[in-house]
Amino acid sequence: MPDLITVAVAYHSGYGHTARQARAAADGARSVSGVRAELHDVTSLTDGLWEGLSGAEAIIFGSPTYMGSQSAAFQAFAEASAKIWVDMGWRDKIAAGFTNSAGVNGDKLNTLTSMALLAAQHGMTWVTLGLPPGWLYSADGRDDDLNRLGGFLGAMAQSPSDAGPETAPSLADLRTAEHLGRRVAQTALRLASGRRALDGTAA
Ligand SMILES: Cc1cc2nc3c(=O)[nH]c(=O)nc-3n(C[C@H](O)[C@H](O)[C@H](O)COP(=O)(O)O)c2cc1C
Repeated sequence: MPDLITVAVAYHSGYGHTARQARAAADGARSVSGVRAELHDVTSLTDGLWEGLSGAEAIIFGSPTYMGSQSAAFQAFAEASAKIWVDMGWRDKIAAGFTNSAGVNGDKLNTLTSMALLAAQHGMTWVTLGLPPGWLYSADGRDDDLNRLGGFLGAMAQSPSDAGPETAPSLADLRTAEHLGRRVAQTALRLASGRRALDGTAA
């Protein structure tokens, strides 16, 4: 039995809503046999954070959308990752992203785009959501559809500004984040298996 591979979820959440999305993404990743998931709050830029991310096959980035982009805490993490970038330490890792905000649109796409660029600068391989758009995309769509917010680049979630994290984001948005975590884990597992095969170390 080959070693477990790790999917790390590197996220910030100011008030707990995006943290729920992060936990859903981690649950999705660890639902795949052969994969373990780690949650890393990027607010504290500790050695443990960098070591955890260094050991991961895949990193899923997560941030609320604040003022139309990733939060300042997440951006501080992104800038601090320049010390990894210098040696291309994350090159060829799998990457993906999720975001949550109060508006149905809320300019979430800009946050996901920033995360995809962060991954590109690190030479990582970006995994998309891989789901058709739900809900208002078709006349018989439902608000509990997977990918109800219709994103492609990553997982989107919406939390009303006056709802606490115990009630938001919706179950549909959490299941969408779970789907992303599972998809990233499956992709990372295929990559790790292929590498072992090429190295002649396949079990
Ligand atoms: C400083 C700030 C800026 C925000 N900017 C946006 C925004 O641009 N678009 C949006 O839809 N919601 C915006 N919101 C709402 C948050 O995205 C929303 O409350 C989200 O659920 C917070 O997630 P968190 O609990 O993980 O921090 C903003 C909230 C704050 C505090």
